[in-house]
Amino acid sequence: MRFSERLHEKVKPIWEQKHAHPFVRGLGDGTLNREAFEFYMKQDYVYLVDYTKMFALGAAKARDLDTANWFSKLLHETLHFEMDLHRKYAARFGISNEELESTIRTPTNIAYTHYMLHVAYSGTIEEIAAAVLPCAWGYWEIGARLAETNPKSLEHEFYGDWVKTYSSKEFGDLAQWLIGFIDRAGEGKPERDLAVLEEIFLNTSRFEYMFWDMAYHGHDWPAEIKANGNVTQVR
Ligand SMILES: Cc1ncc(CN)c(N)n1
Repeated sequence: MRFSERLHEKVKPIWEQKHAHPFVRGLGDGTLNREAFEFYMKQDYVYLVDYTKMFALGAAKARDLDTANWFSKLLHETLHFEMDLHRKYAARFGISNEELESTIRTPTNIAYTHYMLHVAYSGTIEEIAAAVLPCAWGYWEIGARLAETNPKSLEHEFYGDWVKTYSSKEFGDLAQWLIGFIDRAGEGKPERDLAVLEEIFLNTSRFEYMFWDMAYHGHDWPAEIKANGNVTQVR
């Protein structure tokens, strides 16, 4: 069994719950509340700002030039292809790029990105790949499944662009490269190293579910403390 198959088996119950989540279903059948989508899109934009750093750190920690090249490609495509989708949706909502970038991260968003970045700063290139794989592969699986089970979702006047982006060949090719990378990384590794990668993959899979759930329910800081002390992003 390839290592990616083992990982996929491990998280299948969590990933199936993502497919069944009302946010994801609503994206597919067009019933998703626009306010929930706007909240998600803003949070996701600042999530992606941190996510791009995973690839920058991956490129820095790569052990060969081909891997560095792929991680820099992942960085570039996230900044330009994926985040363009968010900028276009923001424009439709009348939100400027500056406003989008200054979105205050929710507790779930901070927990997720800080966990990933901790793995990236302290870990190996294989650990970075294990952390980002549920993001890249999971979104591709969602996009592809929506497009396959409900082809009309691709044509939806509002959510169609989202489904098109995440079911696209461009997005799928990047996810597939990461799957191949983790397969090669798993070859010949002792069980204790594989278990570490598996735990990271499991944790970010759980965070992926929580992100959908946060967006659907609008989970944020309590209003009475969010209103005070806003500062420009301090990193
Ligand atoms: C929370 C989250 N996870 C993954 C992806 C896909 N890059 C995303 N846009 N947002």
